[in-house]
Amino acid sequence: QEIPLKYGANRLGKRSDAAMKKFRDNRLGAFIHWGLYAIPGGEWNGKMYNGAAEWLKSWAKVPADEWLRLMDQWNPEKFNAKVWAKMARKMGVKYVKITTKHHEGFCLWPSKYSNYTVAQTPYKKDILGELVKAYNDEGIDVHFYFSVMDWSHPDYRYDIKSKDDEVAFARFLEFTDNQLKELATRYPTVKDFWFDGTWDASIKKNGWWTAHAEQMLKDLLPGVTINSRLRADDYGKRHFDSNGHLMGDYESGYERRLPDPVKDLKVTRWDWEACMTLPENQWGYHKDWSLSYVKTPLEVLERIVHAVSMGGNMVVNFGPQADGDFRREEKEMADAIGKWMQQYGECIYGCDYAGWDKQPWGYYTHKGKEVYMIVFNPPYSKHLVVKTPKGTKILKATVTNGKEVAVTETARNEYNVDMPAKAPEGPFVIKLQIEENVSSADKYR
Ligand SMILES: C[C@@H]1N[C@@H](c2cn(-c3ccccc3)nn2)[C@H](O)[C@@H]1O
Repeated sequence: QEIPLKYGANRLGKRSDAAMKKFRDNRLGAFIHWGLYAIPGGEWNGKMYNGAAEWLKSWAKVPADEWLRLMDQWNPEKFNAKVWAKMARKMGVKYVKITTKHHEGFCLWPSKYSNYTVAQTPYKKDILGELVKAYNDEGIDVHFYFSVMDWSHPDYRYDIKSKDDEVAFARFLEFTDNQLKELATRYPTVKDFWFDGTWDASIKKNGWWTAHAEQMLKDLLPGVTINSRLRADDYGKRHFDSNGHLMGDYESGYERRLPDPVKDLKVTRWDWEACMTLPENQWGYHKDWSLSYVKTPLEVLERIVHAVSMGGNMVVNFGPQADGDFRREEKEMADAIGKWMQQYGECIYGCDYAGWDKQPWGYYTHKGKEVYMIVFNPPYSKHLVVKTPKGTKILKATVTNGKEVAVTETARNEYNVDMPAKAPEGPFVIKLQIEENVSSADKYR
């Protein structure tokens, strides 16, 4: 029995409109975390902090006014939006999510509602505007990351404990509405808002505002997508409302983690987007990446394929340097992923969950009448075991260069797909042509 909610999910099931289909078909995105935190890069008063660099203000307990003085040093002389857009194009991402404002409160656009923006720095120019144009000119969609929590704003409250808190936080929510309307009207090609900094009690006690913010943006930008992390319902329940229904247009809880391909198949019932960092937990630029494990291109690629195989998107994070250039590891990552996507992107873009049982050799994705096998762990047996759902037959198996590999039926709905004679150097794709809803010949007992 469902309970009545005023601010719960306002839609059941996946959105089926063209804008959501584009969001879904994009599949691979990049995150850009760029802000004042890139200047200190994890170090404060000669002390290196190994926590997330974009949280340095918090780790080093820096007062807001002292932290915001970093603005005097904001002058990325190597910044070139066209170069960034070319890098994204070469990596094969179809969209880029940009931090318009992170928790620190510094705005990459000249907001007229704040004194802490690019306009008040030596750089002066509208960085966000330059990036939106450059990415869009490369055919790449732009999504906005927006942190509701704002450490620069005197009216922000972590909780509402008094009438004064209520009055201040009401002013803060109006300020936030103004900034969101400003972003939507200044940059109308934006396709998505990805809200963060919404876990505090103050927001959970104002679920009504989160529903209002979603509707306000959808009225201003028809088709725009909104992540579940913005949303709290009448009772402060986040992401999924008190009746268990997903709020927003896609689940955005998989940050630096992924659903299990066997135990968490429920996620295939809704749209979702994961995001990940190259080090263990660094979104903003940190000068010392030796402090944690840094993922290889293969490990990043496996996470991208894992997400798509379960009907999700994957966003890979980049933390540009204060000077507007990218560190070597990130340039190399973009290059390596791009090379693979160039050759095998058809098993990612526009693909979805195949509904077949996960096998140890890798992952399946599905598009139209084809199922793709993405092989990460070739077996000593030289056979890739495939179990198809009841009524589904494999007609043919080809590797990307068009060469067929043998398919042997070994039992009802079970096949051995041969490894190609010359196994490729790295993860590769076998494309299966399938026939569904066939009655399996009764040759089995
Ligand atoms: C997408 C990522 N989300 C931000 C984040 C938030 N948190 C966090 C930290 C403590 C409690 C709740 C959430 N940790 N990281 C990171 O700073 C980055 O922006």
